[in-house]
Amino acid sequence: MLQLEKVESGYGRARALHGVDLTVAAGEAVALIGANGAGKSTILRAISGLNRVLAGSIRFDGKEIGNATPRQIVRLGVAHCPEERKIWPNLTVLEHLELGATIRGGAGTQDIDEMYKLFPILNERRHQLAGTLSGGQQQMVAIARALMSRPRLLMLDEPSLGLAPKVTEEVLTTIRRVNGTGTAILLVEQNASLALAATSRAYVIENGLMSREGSTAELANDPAIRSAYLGF
Ligand SMILES: Nc1ncnc2c1ncn2[C@@H]1O[C@H](COP(=O)(O)OP(=O)(O)OP(=O)(O)O)[C@@H](O)[C@H]1O
Repeated sequence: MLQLEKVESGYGRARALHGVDLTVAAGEAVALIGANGAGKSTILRAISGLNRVLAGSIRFDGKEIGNATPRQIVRLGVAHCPEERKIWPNLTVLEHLELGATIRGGAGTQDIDEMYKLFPILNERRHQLAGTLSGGQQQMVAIARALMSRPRLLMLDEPSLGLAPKVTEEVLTTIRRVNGTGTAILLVEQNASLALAATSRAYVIENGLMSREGSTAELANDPAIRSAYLGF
């Protein structure tokens, strides 16, 4: 469904990606792990049209989307949940869900109900201002808002950032549940254990280039990956 070939991208004159290859099949859950500054966020930003693609190609359903606008890319079915969650503190949970659906002309009651089924806590808190929610609940709002555009691919950038271990477990369950509904996942994480537990295939990126790719079981058992990214 998603195919990156030899993608180069960066910031101004500085290249952060030096020819990246990556694929995600329909319904698949794929992780992208790597050290700080390796280029993980830049890959997601290039896919969603926020960073220019300087060379190579990005195809979604066979259609070239490199340098399409972010709006066009969301419309095709790719949603991006950014690193800092970008929650609006003075809007309610329900308002976040409604705004997430504006790209496809607005949400029906059924869409909202489906989201509440997936995230029961958001139903309980639907009229609460998002700024008053816990970090984990805010992360769920960010994921639910992204899902309201009805993506076939959901890209998540560091969803566990700043969350306590118990809450991180909840995020893991949430990702699995979303993937269980058939939505493909591309998950960027510093927390490699979480990333490998939530997905079935993973890439390792180093200095803007893929250094490894394989099933998460294979990578989690590899001594070099364990010592570099899993800490044991
Ligand atoms: N806005 C920016 N302007 C200039 N350079 C940037 C910018 N954002 C990132 N970079 C550089 O691009 C490279 C890749 O950064 P990127 O954010 O993609 O890495 P990352 O793997 O997501 O790391 P992190 O976990 O720290 O977010 C780094 O060298 C970084 O310093």
